Amino acid sequence: MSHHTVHPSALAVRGAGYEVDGAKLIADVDLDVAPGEFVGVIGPNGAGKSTLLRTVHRVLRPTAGTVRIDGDDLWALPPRALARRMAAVLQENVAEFDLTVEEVVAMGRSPHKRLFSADNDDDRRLVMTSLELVGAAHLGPRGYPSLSGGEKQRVLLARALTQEPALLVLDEPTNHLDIAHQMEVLSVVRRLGTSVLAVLHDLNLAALYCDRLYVLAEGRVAASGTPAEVLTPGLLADVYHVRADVEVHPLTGAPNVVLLPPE
Ligand SMILES: Nc1ncnc2c1ncn2[C@@H]1O[C@H](COP(=O)(O)OP(=O)(O)OP(=O)(O)O)[C@@H](O)[C@H]1O
Repeated sequence: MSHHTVHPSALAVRGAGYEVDGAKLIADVDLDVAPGEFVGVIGPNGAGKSTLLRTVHRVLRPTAGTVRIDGDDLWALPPRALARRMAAVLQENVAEFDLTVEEVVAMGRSPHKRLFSADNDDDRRLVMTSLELVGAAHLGPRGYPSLSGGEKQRVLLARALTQEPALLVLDEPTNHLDIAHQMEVLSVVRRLGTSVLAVLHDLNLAALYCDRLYVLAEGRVAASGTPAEVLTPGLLADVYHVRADVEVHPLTGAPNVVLLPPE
């Protein structure tokens, strides 16, 4: 008998491609998220980051390759079973629900419930805990459409948290947030210990919070590794066409990118 326990990747993307109208939006993408790992996807505008996340969240069916979650093919899982394992906050901001914040967040419980069953005390507690985690408990009774962009973003994250997923898929989870809420939201997600795949534009935030990074450029993985391995002046010049100085910050231990004006 083997004493090795096999831990399948929380997420395993193999040779994934998505082609539409003859354009390859992503191609040959291999990507893993280990259980509990916080993995970032970075890269310039139009590189294919959102397309990749949509294939991972089964919004798009890849035209090549496979996506597996805990070893199971994404497309072989019934939608509700998938929703119990994976939650996402993607870019296309869901139609403006005419609901209260609490009702929007409670929607995250639906994959765990039978059709039309009422919310129980556990559900209500989870909704409140999730809202507290993202610093939005005070918004509970408000109408969702009346929230600011940053408030909506935190509420949608709370909804994803009530889904209690093993894997969180986040497309620019901090783009509407002020600096304090950026740190708060990423710290909360980090502390959950959930596996995370997140598109981040801010390289220094990515360096602070991610275990590993994948750099997408023109639909392909241009580099991957720890933030220190990936965030080099050479890569930033190649992929983003910027001049940058990178040093490990003495207080954070993370690489810190300083952009330099063009020469
Ligand atoms: N139907 C289509 N035909 C051709 N190209 C498309 C089509 N749909 C999207 N694209 C292009 O695919 C590329 C990848 O888009 P995607 O949204 O995945 O990029 P991204 O890395 O998330 O960019 P950003 O940082 O700007 O959000 C873009 O250049 C986009 O214009």
